[in-house]
Amino acid sequence: MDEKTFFTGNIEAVFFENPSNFYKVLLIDITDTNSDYLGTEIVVNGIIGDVIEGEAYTFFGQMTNHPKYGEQLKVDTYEKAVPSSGNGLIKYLSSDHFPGIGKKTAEKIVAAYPDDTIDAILEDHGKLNSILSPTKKSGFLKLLSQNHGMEKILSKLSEYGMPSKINFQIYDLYKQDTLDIIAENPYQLVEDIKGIGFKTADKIAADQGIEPTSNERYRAAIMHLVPTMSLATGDTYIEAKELLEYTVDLLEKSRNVEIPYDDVALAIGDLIDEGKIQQEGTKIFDNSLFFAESGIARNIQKLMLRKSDSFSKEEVASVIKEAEEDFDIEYDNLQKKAIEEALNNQLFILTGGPGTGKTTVLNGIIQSYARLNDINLDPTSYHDDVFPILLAAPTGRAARRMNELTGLPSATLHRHLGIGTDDDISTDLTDELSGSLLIVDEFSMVDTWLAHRLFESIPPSMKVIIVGDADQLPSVGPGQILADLLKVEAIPSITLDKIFRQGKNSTITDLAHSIKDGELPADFTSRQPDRSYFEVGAGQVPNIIEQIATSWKKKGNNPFELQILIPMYKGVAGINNVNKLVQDIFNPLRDGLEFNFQEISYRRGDKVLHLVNETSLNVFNGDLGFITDLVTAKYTESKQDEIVMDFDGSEVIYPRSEWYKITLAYAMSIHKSQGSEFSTVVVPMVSSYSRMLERNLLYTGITRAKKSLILLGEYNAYNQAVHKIGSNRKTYLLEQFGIERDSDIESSSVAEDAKEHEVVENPQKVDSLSSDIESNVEEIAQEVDNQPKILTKVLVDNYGVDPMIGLKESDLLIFKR
Ligand SMILES: Nc1ncnc2c1ncn2[C@@H]1O[C@H](COP(=O)(O)OP(=O)(O)OP(=O)(O)O)[C@@H](O)[C@H]1O
Repeated sequence: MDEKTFFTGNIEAVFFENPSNFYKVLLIDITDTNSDYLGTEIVVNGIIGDVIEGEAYTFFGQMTNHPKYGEQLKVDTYEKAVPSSGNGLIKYLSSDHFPGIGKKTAEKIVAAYPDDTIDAILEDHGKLNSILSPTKKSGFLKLLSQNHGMEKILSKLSEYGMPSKINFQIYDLYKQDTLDIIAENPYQLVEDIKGIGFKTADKIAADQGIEPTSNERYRAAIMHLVPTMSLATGDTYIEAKELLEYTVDLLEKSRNVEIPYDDVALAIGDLIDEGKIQQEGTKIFDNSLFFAESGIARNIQKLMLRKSDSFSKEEVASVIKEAEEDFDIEYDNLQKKAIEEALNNQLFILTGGPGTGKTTVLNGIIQSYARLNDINLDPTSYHDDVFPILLAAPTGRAARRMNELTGLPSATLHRHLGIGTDDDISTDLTDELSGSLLIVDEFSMVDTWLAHRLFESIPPSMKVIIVGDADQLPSVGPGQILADLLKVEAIPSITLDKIFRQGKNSTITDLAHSIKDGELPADFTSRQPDRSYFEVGAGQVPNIIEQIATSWKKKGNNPFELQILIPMYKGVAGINNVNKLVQDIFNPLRDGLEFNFQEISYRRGDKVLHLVNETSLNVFNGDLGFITDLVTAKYTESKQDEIVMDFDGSEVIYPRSEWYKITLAYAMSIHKSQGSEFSTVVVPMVSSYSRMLERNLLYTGITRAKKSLILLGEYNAYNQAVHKIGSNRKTYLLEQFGIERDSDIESSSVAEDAKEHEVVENPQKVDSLSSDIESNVEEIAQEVDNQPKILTKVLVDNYGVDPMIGLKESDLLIFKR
């Protein structure tokens, strides 16, 4: 094999570095090389860890010829250049690089390791025991491995073909023990490093000669499958028999061998005995989910044992009356009862479908609570003191809406609990919350981990009110906390069922309630003042949506107020395709600049959706924003292309390495729309969305519409959705409360009597719908015109609208705390 080209020399300059994947471009002042390269400096590039400018390194790799920049070295491996002579080494070891090591000690070290000194120490540091004290030795080894070991370890890791970011994560965790740990048990990586699944570890294990029937291998497959299955199904446990079957299947497919069931069953038993996974009867749990469920039950029971306020009927009646006067409303008996229960219990759940008065009752509870407890509801008068009523929701948009509807400060649960990103949820526990009353809205979106963090953080004196609609989709993460808690009889709850939002121009609420009850109303397909229906096949969905968007734009409407909600990403009628089409209508390429990432082109003015929680930046999963600028790499400090965005006033700048956190938002998934409302919503349903067609999905989609709703697609698909109840998630929360569960898992059923409707797949028919679409959109547009708008400069530039319209004081109040 040819000897690799190497260059030794000091790093003159770092031209480029990408912090996300450690890719670097460096300029080297050459002191030695085995190549016939004639220059005195060379540019090297590749995956390179933390290097220090001005220090000497040796880079190994292949010469390449860059069309613009000429000859460069593409780096495969590199190491810190070490003086090779005894004197040079003594000088190096006693230099500032290793504080505490003097000349004499350095001499002793070099004498103990005369050959390949640095490598020899890193391989076996035993001989240092007689030279250095234990503390000095560990400090010295740490620095030595930081300076020298890392490159060697990383270059070994890179042979396994894992992304370099993961290699650095591995090194970061195990440091100088990395290669030992991997050699001993590569499956350890599955447990320790997020992003390494069983198959990757199994590849390394095969390389290390670990037998396919080894016990470590079985254990790793089990430890990988238990949490992975919960994330995929939303269940908080897996039946032992299923776990056994899935594990054997994974083990056999990954190495193409036959695996004995009994041995895997024994491995499951061992892991249970060691407390690595939990077992209850035939159910097997990931530890974090098991302890979260038991923690939720324990904390709620503790909360309910605490003595609550006990206001007399007369006192309650009098404050309710005052609230009625404040809001110029008359609460009905159930609503009054809800206010009373909320005031007299430590924990209370308020549920109900859209328009049943949840917000109206919530405002009544807040007013009454404040009056009874002598609380000033003006947040500005608290200055540095904590406002005693905490309002929270799982998404930024839902938190903002609470603020608008109550006039009080509100924030996301993540912010209240000090959770930085989603990865933090299942780890550290937070300090207690402060305040005397906590109200959490949109509780159906709260998963088991987040609920655990929440209930763990509630101080003894705090009263808690949970609000939500259990008929909506369950949380993205495992569990169905709201639905389960509603089954715990000891927790007081009231379900509001009378629809108050009614009127001749308002049929969306009625439609939502019929869908919730499992039927499409007789007038489903006929035109209503606030909703329209277009019968078309899947192939025509994009075409109709284009027509709707074009009409919308022609009328001069704000594209931010038309939200398309689709169950799936793929396919002609999927989110990805529709996003591209609508982007070209609302925001065509104007200035020639767009950034491409994973088949999406981002342009200035684009509407974008944030996909994860980033508390420190004040942006959350489900938040909508728009692109204010695109900055090319040559003008940025990160030396990567950057997208600058505005999410409700918070400026967020992401370099290319973080673009996975956003996507276009002209169309978005119904799951991502949970917790948000939009003035006009378009919800297509076609049979190609097949397995997504479920009642709670359709219900969640249409209840996002505040003013108008455009439905299009196949009647049979809507009908199928409305008749199919998604199977309940398997959870163990009720048992943790000591409640025996009925076998209440409802089976899915599609009504046999689905009415046959003609599906339009004929372009002429679609054309004939055009005038209908125009007139429908025009009427809808008038409705929307009456709404407040939050617009900023980009909208002025792109759509010619006034930025100051509709900026309300409440928008400024949000997150003030
Ligand atoms: N007792 C009542 N008398 C008259 N109107 C009422 C009453 N309760 C609620 N409403 C009205 O019904 C409408 C819906 O109420 P509200 O917004 O509180 O319901 P919601 O359950 O929060 O709805 P959504 O979940 O859709 O936001 C409002 O216009 C409200 O003023």
